[in-house]
Amino acid sequence: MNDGLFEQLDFEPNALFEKIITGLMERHYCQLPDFLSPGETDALREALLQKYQADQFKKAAIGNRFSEQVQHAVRGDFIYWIEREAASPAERAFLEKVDHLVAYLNRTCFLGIARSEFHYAIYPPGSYYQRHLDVFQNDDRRKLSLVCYLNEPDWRPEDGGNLVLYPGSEQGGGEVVIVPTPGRLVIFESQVLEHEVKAASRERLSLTGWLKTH
Ligand SMILES: O=C(O)CCC(=O)C(=O)O
Ligand SMILES: [Fe+2]
Repeated sequence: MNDGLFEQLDFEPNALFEKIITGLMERHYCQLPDFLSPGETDALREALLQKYQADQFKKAAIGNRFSEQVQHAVRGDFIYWIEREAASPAERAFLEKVDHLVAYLNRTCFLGIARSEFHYAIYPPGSYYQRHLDVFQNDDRRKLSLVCYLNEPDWRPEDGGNLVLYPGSEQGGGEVVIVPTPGRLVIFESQVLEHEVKAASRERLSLTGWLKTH
């Protein structure tokens, strides 16, 4: 038996991942309200706050992580890049969950994802990120954007901080408004879907990353 055939026979369908793929194919995005369990969300929130309180976050910039420009009028968040080698148990578990998704996407959709990068983000009250695409000039490696919200369990729609997606006209246009409730995952095509983070009345916490081709 050749290896390719063996892989096909070995293949276990995964309902959650299939839902993500269907969403991406039909609308360029998908959201799952309970991607992280309350326990996973709490552990990641604690890790985020520990780094924040230890002053390890920095003002987010425009551009990629090696060519940055801080522009307060465009985005007001603070970020901390997660290093795989230094990841805590909660962070490792999260990265492994994403690795499974990536392996599944590569096997079913031939996306050719080879790398990922993740940062925590804190948006202080009143800060926002203007409408944008997650791509940089001369750098098209980002294929999928992935956001998990780590907000406190009592987050309410009135607190604001919505993510607004702007599907193109071939997807019916309009706006898709997503409330950043804890544990929710949003995944979308980085080069296709414009989006915006609205201001919140309280600290807005997230873990954001990109799946890249190289
Ligand atoms: O936090 C979100 O909802 C989206 C963040 C975002 O658009 C970004 O970091 O590029
Ligand atoms: Fe973005």
